[in-house]
Amino acid sequence: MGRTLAEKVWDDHVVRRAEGEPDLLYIDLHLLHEVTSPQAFDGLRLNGRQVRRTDLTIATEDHNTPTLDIDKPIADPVSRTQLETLRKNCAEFGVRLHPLGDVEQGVVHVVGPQLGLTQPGTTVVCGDSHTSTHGAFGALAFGIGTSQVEHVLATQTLPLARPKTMAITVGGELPADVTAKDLILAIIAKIGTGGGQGYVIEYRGPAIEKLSMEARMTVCNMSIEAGARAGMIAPDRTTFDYLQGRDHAPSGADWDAAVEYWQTLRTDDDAVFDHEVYIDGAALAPFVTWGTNPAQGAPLSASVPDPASFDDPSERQAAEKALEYMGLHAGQPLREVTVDTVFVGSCTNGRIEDLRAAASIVEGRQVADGVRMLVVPGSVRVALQAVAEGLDKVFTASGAEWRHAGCSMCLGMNPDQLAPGERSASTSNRNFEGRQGKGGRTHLVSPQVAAATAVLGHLASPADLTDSDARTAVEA
Ligand SMILES: CC(C)[C@H](C(=O)O)[C@@H](O)C(=O)O
Ligand code: SF4
Repeated sequence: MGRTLAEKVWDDHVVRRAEGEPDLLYIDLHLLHEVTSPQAFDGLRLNGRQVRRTDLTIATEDHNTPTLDIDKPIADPVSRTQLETLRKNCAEFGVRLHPLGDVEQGVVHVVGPQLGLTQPGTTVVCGDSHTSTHGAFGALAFGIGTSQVEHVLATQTLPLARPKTMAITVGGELPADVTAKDLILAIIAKIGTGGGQGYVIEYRGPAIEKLSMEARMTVCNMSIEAGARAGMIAPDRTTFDYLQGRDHAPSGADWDAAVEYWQTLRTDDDAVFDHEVYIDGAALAPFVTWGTNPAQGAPLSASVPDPASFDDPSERQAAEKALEYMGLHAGQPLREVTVDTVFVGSCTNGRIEDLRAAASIVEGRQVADGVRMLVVPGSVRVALQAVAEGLDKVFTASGAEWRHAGCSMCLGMNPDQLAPGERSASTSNRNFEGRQGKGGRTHLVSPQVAAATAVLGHLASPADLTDSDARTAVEA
């Protein structure tokens, strides 16, 4: 019987298999950041162990880093300790680190791919749930816990139970105003936050094949929000073109050999998935969340749902609780929800294409009065590219704030936070209670919707902008 993409990559990495035990997998790339690595290094020290493959291990600082005044000492003592600890650990164990201020610094899931470290057919792990991002390259990429981080540091292997496989086929063509973010939000709304539990999801079909690498990363990034172990997309010409010439991509004869292998990384025609889902891409529209988990979303043109409309009692209860926290009421048109803050960034939507998309919408327009818009590139490289294209100027001319690279307002581990009761339209991936700051209210959106929302002050798509929005900006 044929095998799925996930099964092929899995089988290629099994170091040891025994009846009734998890498979022991070889790990090709181990990414580290300041939040989940300290105890792992402590564990090594305690047991007198070394990092087995420093050449396959790389660290960056992202969660606790400020996005302003990065040359000043870190004010918050917790963040400062986190960063100092990572620096000390990397120096002691010989791990390559890209600290704040370094040109390769940035959100771990932006840095790996842009360096060409994330490659098709590899196993990638990181003590971070959004490691699923790397699956966009046809890699098997898992978020792991701190004790597993220690295991990988010490052995470069990891015992893992073989996951089930799910295919999500996206047919048709996405309408022009529908982005990868809308697609993944719609998928999660359909299958639920537990819909992917125990599975590696393979996204496939014509609408997926057409996506750029950036867009594929956006989709795979949020696999974890559907509860999946990982998300994957079969590598193709788009993948190879993105990788060719990057720092760590193979070159010369190695490149040709790599591409030849990568081309075999496709699900066989006769392979059987444990579960299959079909989505009609052509029927999708811009999508936003109204609740406090990523599955609580709806098309922007819809209204806040009535909790009573949910058949499932736990979903009904969750909706009631979410509306209370979000300060929304059933029947309220989503377009009428006003925001205080707009955040463009994160490992979901902080890449160059995302910034280009947002810039093209605010260009010649002004961020609405009373709204603050933060634009935070996912990495320093993304920032440099954006500056080279003049995007930073476009943002600042529109009244947005152009910040230094990092996780920023994706989660409240650094100074970029919502105040209690404040509401944001955010291109990040989680809208949990307090995620962007205690009492903060988050609507997950695409960069395009974020930018249009910043201009109009309420949830909106670029189609809602008129020429007069642009004229106001010129007069102002
Ligand atoms: C801090 C880290 C462990 C966490 C994760 O695992 O995803 C963070 O990146 C997040 O997005 O919530
Ligand atoms: S940008 Fe957000 S989701 Fe991504 S790693 Fe940072 S905190 Fe996690």
